[in-house]
Amino acid sequence: MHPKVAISSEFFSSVLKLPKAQQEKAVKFIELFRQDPTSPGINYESIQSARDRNLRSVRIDQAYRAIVLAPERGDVYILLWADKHDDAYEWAGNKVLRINPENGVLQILEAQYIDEAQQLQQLTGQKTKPGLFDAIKDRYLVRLGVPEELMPLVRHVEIPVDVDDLKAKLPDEAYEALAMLADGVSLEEALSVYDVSLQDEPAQIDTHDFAGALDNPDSKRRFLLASDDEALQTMLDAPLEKWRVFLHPLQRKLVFRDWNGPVRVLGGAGTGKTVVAMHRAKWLAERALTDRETRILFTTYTKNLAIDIEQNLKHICAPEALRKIEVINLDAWVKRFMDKQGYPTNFAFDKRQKKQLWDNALVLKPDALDLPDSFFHEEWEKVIQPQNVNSLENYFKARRLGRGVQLNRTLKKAVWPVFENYRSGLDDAGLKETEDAYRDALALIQTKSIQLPYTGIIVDEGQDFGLNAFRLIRQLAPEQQNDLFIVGDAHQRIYGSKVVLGQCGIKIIGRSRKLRINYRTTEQIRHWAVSLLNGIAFDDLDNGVDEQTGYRSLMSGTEPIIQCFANAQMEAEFIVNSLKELTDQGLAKACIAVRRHADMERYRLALTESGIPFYQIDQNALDNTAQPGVRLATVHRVKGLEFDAMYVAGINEGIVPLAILDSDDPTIIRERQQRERSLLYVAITRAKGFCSISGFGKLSQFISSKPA
Ligand SMILES: Nc1ncnc2c1ncn2[C@@H]1O[C@H](COP(=O)(O)OP(=O)(O)OP(=O)(O)O)[C@@H](O)[C@H]1O
Repeated sequence: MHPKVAISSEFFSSVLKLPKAQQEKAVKFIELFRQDPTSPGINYESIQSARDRNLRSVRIDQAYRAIVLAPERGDVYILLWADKHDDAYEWAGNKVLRINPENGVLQILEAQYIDEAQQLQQLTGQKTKPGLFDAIKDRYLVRLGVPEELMPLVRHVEIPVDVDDLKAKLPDEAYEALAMLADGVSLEEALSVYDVSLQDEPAQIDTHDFAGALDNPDSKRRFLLASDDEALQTMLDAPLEKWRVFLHPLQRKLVFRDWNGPVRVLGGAGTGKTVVAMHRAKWLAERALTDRETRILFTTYTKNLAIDIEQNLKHICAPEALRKIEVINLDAWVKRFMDKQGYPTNFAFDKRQKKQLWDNALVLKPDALDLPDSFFHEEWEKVIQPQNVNSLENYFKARRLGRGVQLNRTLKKAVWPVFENYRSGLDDAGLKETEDAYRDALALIQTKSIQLPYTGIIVDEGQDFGLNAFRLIRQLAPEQQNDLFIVGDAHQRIYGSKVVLGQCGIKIIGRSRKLRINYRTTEQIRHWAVSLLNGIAFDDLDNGVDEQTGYRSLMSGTEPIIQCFANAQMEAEFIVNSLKELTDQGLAKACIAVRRHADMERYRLALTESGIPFYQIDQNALDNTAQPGVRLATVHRVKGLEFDAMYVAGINEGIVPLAILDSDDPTIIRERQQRERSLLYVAITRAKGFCSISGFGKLSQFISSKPA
């Protein structure tokens, strides 16, 4: 039998840190190694200092070594690390590989923390205060990934914040689970990540069977079988893009399985929702290869995210699978569909044109009622459009839950002409609002019984779609296995209004999951951003509440910098000076995000004057990574993107929230305020490592009133 060869995720990262010449040698070595790890050309040397007797070193060249797990038992070889001779030996000296006896996952432990745990073990008798996890049996903690040898570290934790000290000491899965538990997530829910329940019998795991451990799906978050040509090539092409191959167990469980109907995936910013959605599209497409006609539709709210996703799919899908996936934002899909069906559709996107139509209609406002113009806009958006009210009769019947102004039949009759006139204005101009277009497309599909080629629909940014959009989406694929896969996060809702999937015919009961590990942002930035939303109840897209508990980032860094400058010039100076410290490469991975288009000019001028190149990311275009310079964009435009450094700038009172967003209706005011907070949350959570939030004169109340 051919030996089993695997490569750890860290091995790829370590190769990337080698000089160019050694990187090339390492890649050649991988090829040789995967073909035959027992080849006479590969010399295994034992490592005197190694705690784990299964670790060996092999030559990459004269000066560089790879560290390999080559256990006595079983024909298994795992590439773990590449480095200069001494550094590689030092790495190996501090590592121990263990198969978790409860979940069978292969884990890499640091020997120094095993020592620390042993010392703590001796002090256990002197412990006086109760431990945070006392109520949970060892067996369950081990099941959640805590290695037995490190258990004393966990038993000594007394308060939730101390869990963070374990981040560097425990395997990621153990830390993730403990962080969830410390945040109040139940043991059942934490165990469910691994499809285990409290009632399950203890597992029968052979802790010496490395080949078996590599086959465990949960080991795949850090080990790749070298026989998987496609995945290996993907990693060799872009070793830093771990998401292309190494999925979190929860991500895997969402992607690689049949679902008996629509699935909803929630998760805060940066938790890998789009990654999951892309892998899901790939999985569905690969299964549909034999049927020439069928397609997978991957739809998003914004055009630029659709372009981004299309680019990314190219990196994980073979051309035949790629051809099966249509990536398109829903507006564009509807336009294309309606045009093709002989009903050309022009959207009323031009703000000036729309204002003109409203001005014409508002002339019919009943004087006696003294209702502000905003009432009519809001009534249209909240009542008329979502409920498809197209006549006075329908308006009489329409539900107006949560609307500030009460209207009886007489009053409804008095205000109706405004809506009727606005509607005919749109019709005369040959324009549709998106809600109209969704509704028209749905009606056409239903009346003509049009069969679309989709066997699966993937929806990203689900929080921004409204009722009509979801009703249409429901209709695009027949109700069957794997039909709908919706990812979203109400905390990031910056366009649409709250929607209830169940009311759109999308039943997700029993098929709802949550991603909690933030892969993008440091814990400091994530925590700060989340606290902007504290105390606000966000929905789960289906009439429930989405709690913000149990989220964590595995990365640490500096706290966001919050500053209020005396004037605009001083703020711009700070940003410019900070950017001057970046290399050309660093600049292209930094972004200045502002609330309004008009605010950009200030920073554009400052950058031009100081000779810093910049690149404005426009509404419907891709961020062209080939372009040099710091990125300049609105907070709306950065949705779905990410940058090493974010400068969220000009966040002044009157700008966030925008003063002109005022309304007379307290419900609308609350909703708009919430949306503005979400905008800030979205902008800040684009930052991977550095985030500056600044303003001048007076900072936005969202920031100045935030508890420290
Ligand atoms: N399994 C993984 N391994 C490594 N990186 C990952 C993994 N999953 C996601 N990421 C990375 O995390 C970052 C965020 O992922 P993604 O954009 O999918 O999150 P998201 O939940 O859609 O974010 P948002 O809602 O904020 O737009 C990306 O840089 C992505 O490459």
